[in-house]
Amino acid sequence: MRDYKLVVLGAGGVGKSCLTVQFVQGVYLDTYDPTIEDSYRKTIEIDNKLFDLEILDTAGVAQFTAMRELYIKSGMGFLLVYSVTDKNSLNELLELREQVLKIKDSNKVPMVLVGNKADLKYDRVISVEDGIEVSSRWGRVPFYETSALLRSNVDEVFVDLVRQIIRDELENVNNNTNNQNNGINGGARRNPSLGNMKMGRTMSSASRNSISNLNHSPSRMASRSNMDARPITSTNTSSADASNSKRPSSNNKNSNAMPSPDNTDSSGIDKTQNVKQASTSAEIKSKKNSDINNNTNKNISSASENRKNKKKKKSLCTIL
Ligand SMILES: Nc1nc2c(ncn2[C@@H]2O[C@H](COP(=O)(O)OP(=O)(O)OP(=O)(O)O)[C@@H](O)[C@H]2O)c(=O)[nH]1
Repeated sequence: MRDYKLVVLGAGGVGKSCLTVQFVQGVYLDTYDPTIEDSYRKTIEIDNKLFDLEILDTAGVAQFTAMRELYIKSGMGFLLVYSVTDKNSLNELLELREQVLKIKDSNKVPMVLVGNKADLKYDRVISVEDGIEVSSRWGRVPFYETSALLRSNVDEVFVDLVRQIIRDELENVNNNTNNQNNGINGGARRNPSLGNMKMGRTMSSASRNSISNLNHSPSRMASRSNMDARPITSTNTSSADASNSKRPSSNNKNSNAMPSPDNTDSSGIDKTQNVKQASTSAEIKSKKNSDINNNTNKNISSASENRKNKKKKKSLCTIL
């Protein structure tokens, strides 16, 4: 089994360690001890398959961030965590994300935006809408609000990240297979400009979901079913999602949901591609039909010309 390397990034004190320890060990740390770097391992099951995770809880405090470049290089997916009670922590993430994209040399890196400490509703200075806005700016990176204290959405953010990594891997395998097939099946005769085209299926959808109110009340803490277990924004397909059943429908009146085009069907296949394919085959069919019609018309007109010529010949013979 392969290790999936996840990296938890964010400013100091936003709750990275609490989220990680809550996910790995199911306990909440209420004392603050700035992290230098901690590594955790956990095996999780998604869709009846086991995945070994190596989670790196990184330093948020500036004097411990020297190693950042190294662990970004080795990371496969990133949790970008801010605290809803700290405006600067969200600003810091903007830079961090740039750094990740630059080091990874890609615009498409598995990533989840996490607004932690959502239970502190009286101390909140960053609204859900602010988070949504950042998520949209980042190309609709999946966005959750979490509470490590209440264990709200903690598993979900890690699982979402792993799913993104799996999906990217599948997409890469599809692309490579298609590229190889193009080469083997007489690629040289094909239009060379098609060689670089992505042939794999688009496996992203955008769905917006609701967030419920979180509070400190012990009854809430005891009852997970009252907590929000859904991404507020997501670029995920639903097919491979264990938390699928927890996702609300888009017409939830209480949701903060932004309308979003969902181009995927339940199997995660981009519907627009199907539509395109369908329209292409319809076009081919109608072209065939019109060709047949043209040929039939041509045959009819050449038959009548033959008849006319015969008549002409006959009348010439009679004259002669
Ligand atoms: N109310 C509340 N407090 C939290 C939550 N998560 C973390 N905290 C508190 O915030 C403080 C900092 O949490 P940490 O997890 O150590 O923060 P960190 O991001 O790992 O900090 P660095 O190691 O310095 O980068 C601790 O006192 C936690 O108890 C949360 O969801 N709700």
